[in-house]
Amino acid sequence: MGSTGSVGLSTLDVLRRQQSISVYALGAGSNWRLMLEQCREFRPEIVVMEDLMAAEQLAAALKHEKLDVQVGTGQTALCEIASASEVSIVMAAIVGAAGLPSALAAVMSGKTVLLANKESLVMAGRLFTQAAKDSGATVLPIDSEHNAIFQCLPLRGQQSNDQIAPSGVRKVVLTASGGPFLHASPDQLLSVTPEQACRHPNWSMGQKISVDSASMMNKGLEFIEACYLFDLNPDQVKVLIHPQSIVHSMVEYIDGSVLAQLGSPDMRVPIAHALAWPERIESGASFLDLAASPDLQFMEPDMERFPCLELAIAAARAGGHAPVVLNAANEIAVAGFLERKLGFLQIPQIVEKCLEQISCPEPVSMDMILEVDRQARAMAEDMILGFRPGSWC
Ligand SMILES: NC(=O)C1=CN([C@@H]2O[C@H](COP(=O)(O)OP(=O)(O)OC[C@H]3O[C@@H](n4cnc5c(N)ncnc54)[C@H](OP(=O)(O)O)[C@@H]3O)[C@@H](O)[C@H]2O)C=CC1
Ligand SMILES: CC(=O)[C@@H](O)[C@H](O)COP(=O)(O)O
Ligand SMILES: [Mn+2]
Repeated sequence: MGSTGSVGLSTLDVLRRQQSISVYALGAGSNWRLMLEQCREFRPEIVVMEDLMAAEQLAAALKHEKLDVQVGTGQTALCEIASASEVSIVMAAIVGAAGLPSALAAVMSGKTVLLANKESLVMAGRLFTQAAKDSGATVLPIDSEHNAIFQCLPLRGQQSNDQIAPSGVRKVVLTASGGPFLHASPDQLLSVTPEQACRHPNWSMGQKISVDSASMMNKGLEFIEACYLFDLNPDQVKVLIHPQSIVHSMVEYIDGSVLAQLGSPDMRVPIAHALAWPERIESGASFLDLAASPDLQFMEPDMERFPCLELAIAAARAGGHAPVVLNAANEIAVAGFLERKLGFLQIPQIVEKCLEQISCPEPVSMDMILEVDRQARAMAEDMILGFRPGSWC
């Protein structure tokens, strides 16, 4: 799921080296030309383009090339391939809330789910992890920090998040690069462009997550993701700036031991880890040469310059639907920033106003999640419409 994106391409590259795993289905949004190339190489039985026109163009091109691949379209078709009986492993790498239905479908049908789409957990963490328990699905984290934490847990903690506290885990430490604006002044942040925001110092990623890294909302989403994935309370999760992105995260135990996972910043490492778990396979990533690496630095995050991180931690503590509001408002604000409808510093302003104005009651149900998501998007869209072009710089 999300085969035409950054994580999708890394996944297919790992699979190129793994003849024992065959691709049954591929799903994506609208990039039908890249999907056509993937069909030529990986020969899936079914592909789904969420976008109808893209599906039609792909179907015509496949027919022209006499490639026997079934083509579907829409969210329902994405959910069908994610839960198909022929499938045992699903990579959930669609970006944003759009990835929730198919990731949840895979979990509910008991698959091994390689979860890159952090927004699923931010929006529906409790329902998602409960669905995995009910169906017997195995959820393996692909997000590099969570995959690192997973690798630092004992096997019983990896097999069940009920076993993490009894394993003596005191806290987890999420490392954060600080993004391209780690050292930028508030004045500089006022006028940064989408191009600058998308230029991550260490990772090559899709646009949305790149902007999230630049605002440190990515670390905020990851904070919430960690609470749900590893069944931790917010006091057990710490964020530490580590500009080199070599230590991908750490686990601190009650005896004072700290276990860390290190590696080159290359998503093929966590992907290969999860594809083979509990075995190991080659990923194609380069090996770490610590003697030739830059010095490893660690420092506390600056919440004043990066208010998105503070807003996300507050949403994690508030619980209820607060993470749903945070995520929805952020998705709309980031899209607006990428389209140059607002400035970088207006992203946290929009998120904060939506959090203030939308009530976030318990208990959390899927219907309520979707309703709150809709309300927050509508409110964020309205705020953007009220901005004067260029008024932010
Ligand atoms: N990139 C990375 O290194 C990391 C990413 N992640 C997470 O993984 C997810 C994917 O990120 P990334 O690969 O960077 O994103 P990209 O933007 O590179 O790719 C997004 C993928 O999702 C597809 N997509 C977008 N909208 C829809 C939709 N409505 N329906 C179906 N498919 C859709 C796109 O299809 P198309 O292009 O064909 O429209 C594309 O295949 C995100 O949740 C991100 O937070 C987590 C850790 C690291
Ligand atoms: C590769 C990955 O998992 C990203 O989430 C990456 O970690 C972004 O880095 P920062 O958010 O720390 O800049
Ligand atoms: Mn990450």
